[in-house]
Amino acid sequence: MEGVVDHLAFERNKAQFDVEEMKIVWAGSRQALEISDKMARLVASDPVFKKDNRAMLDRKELFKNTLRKTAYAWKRIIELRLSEQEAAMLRFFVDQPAFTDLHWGMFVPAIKGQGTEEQQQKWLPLAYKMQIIGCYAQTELGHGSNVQGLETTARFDPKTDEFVIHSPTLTSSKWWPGGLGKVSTHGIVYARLITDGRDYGVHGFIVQLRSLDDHLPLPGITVGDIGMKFGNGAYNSMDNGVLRFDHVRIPRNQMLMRVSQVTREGKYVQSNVPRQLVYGTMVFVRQTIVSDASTAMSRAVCIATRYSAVRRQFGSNNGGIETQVIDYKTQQARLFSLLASAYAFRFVGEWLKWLYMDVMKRLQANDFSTLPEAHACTAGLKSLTTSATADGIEECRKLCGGHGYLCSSGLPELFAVYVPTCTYEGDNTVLLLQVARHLLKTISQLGSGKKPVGTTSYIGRVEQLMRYRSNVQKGEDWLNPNAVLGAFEARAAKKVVLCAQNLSRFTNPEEGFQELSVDLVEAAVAHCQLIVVSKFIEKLQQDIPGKGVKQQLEVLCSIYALSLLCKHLGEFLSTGSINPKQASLANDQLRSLYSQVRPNAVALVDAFNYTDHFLGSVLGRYDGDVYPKLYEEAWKDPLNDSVVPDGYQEYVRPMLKQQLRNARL
Ligand SMILES: Cc1cc2nc3c(=O)[nH]c(=O)nc-3n(C[C@H](O)[C@H](O)[C@H](O)COP(=O)(O)OP(=O)(O)OC[C@H]3O[C@@H](n4cnc5c(N)ncnc54)[C@H](O)[C@@H]3O)c2cc1C
Repeated sequence: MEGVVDHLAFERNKAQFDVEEMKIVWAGSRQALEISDKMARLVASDPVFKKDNRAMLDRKELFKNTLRKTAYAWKRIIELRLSEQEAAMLRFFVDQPAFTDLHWGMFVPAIKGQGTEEQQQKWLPLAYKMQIIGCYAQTELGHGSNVQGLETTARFDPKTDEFVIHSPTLTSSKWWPGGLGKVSTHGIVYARLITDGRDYGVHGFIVQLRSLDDHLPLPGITVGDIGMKFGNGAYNSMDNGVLRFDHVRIPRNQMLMRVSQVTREGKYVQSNVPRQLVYGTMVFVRQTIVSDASTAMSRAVCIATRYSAVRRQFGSNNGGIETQVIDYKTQQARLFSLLASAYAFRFVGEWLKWLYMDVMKRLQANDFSTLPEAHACTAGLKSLTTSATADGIEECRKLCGGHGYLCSSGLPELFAVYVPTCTYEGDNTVLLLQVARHLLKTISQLGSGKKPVGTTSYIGRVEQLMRYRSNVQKGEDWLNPNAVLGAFEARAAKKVVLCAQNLSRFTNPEEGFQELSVDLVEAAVAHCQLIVVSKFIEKLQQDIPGKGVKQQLEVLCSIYALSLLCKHLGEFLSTGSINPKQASLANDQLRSLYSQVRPNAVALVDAFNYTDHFLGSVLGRYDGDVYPKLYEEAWKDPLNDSVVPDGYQEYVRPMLKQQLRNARL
């Protein structure tokens, strides 16, 4: 790959598996690997996509640079006649948040999911050709998580056959939508539908916001950017916006009418298409978020692993070579559990892609039986994987010591750009509470004979799980997938049952739910961790070719499960799923697994196949040539443009030269 001298060659030579085959497993297929490899190289080799000075640009420069990159990416997509999949990969490797993320990721799917055939035919070709640019305007200044609390109104006027969109209060201002601030010409705007003298709750409308000729806001529309966000560079390339409407009129047929309609006379009618259809879009969006979590986690882990193999501290008494920090057990415990998480999230993301297809197939066949479970499952996995990834990136920064704090490590920007994922598309705590509600409902319906489906099916065996005692007797027993699954299922089931029992003591169930919400969140986490563990195990039941590939994945799977078990030991013990002796055996086994990963660590992160451009990190360079490059980077800082800084004459020199007579110092 890049570089001439490979300082990590001795690490790569230790690998006990076929890295090229592992690259295919990571990418999902040989074809997916070929496409991603081609697109990553295309972006990396093009100077327009350079990003190494991004954290130094001021907001206006950064934003213009983003517009330039998106326009150029679009030009290349057309010139090279890229397929939809290739185009998405190219945008992904450009690696700069932009309005196009919302256009392709939210605006287009919302029209596809919620628009009628006619609406799709009208709007999608325009969106596909980027003759209009769209955003997703739901959140307001006063309400985000509580969508039913939104205040923007869409009042039907039967005289003109139009909706009048209005922001009645300051708190009804749309606030946060990406791409809205400066670029979008259109938005899917969520507003309370009022017709026939009644409020029918929140619905989506396609609203034109800016002129297609001069980009000025249309009459009655106030729109702008909401200001700087966390970190340098990072998400500041995105124009998150504020939007207010003053009685803006749109034609009636711009309400998204797949699920419900307003007639010419102003009557509100539900179509025969079930409301659950919108779940399909949500499953799709959250599935991409889970895949992105594995990408962000793997990126941070790749940087921290390579650097941990380069960095040496202590261990030499006589001036000889020092110990690589990756050889310290504490470093391994922190790093390898994250490496295992990256792979675990990859496979659960892959499974979610399948789930989405399954959901869509069932929807077409009018089978809605698995929808609530699929919805809860994607909500929970979104929450679990994004929280773990945000924490994981920060852990990787610490694993890189002081140098991890430099922007040139790539980690501060990765963290800053990643953390809002825990908030958008559903606040992670709010989502876990939704999962908990679903689990409680599943338990309560057992009595009536309703069989739990999909990822909740283990709850159907609740009586057996309540009596579960792990039969692990020696450390290696923990390598048996059934031992792991048994412990995770018992812990999750017992936590949910305990919550249900405690809840039944309250006369008002809603009050009980609020009171017990901390326990409910824990139960939901236990359930979601079980899903990730079980999908990793399922993956390993497939045929996975390549020398040593499956063995490495088995080690990582055990590390993922056992490190979670050790982290949440209190829950496994207090639910009686395992005993203290078994806990101690898990801990011993984990140590031995870390030793097994150690020689393969660098090769396991090479399998992500990231270019140095994409990683954007001096510490994570493929060739491990860290120190000369760190040194070089420092001199590029604008502060080093002059030897004596601006401001010296005004502020520093007078201080140095003053003769103090009256000071009390
Ligand atoms: C970078 C970024 C991009 C965004 N992009 C878009 C976009 O394109 N379009 C769009 O419409 N929106 C967007 N948003 C908004 C985002 O979707 C909301 O911020 C998100 O849904 C969270 O809602 P909130 O801000 O109201 O948080 P709140 O709900 O106000 O959360 C505050 C705290 O209250 C807690 N909380 C809230 N309700 C409960 C409850 N019932 N029980 C227990 N705890 C609770 C939360 O856990 C959290 O700790 C974006 C936000 C960010 C940060």
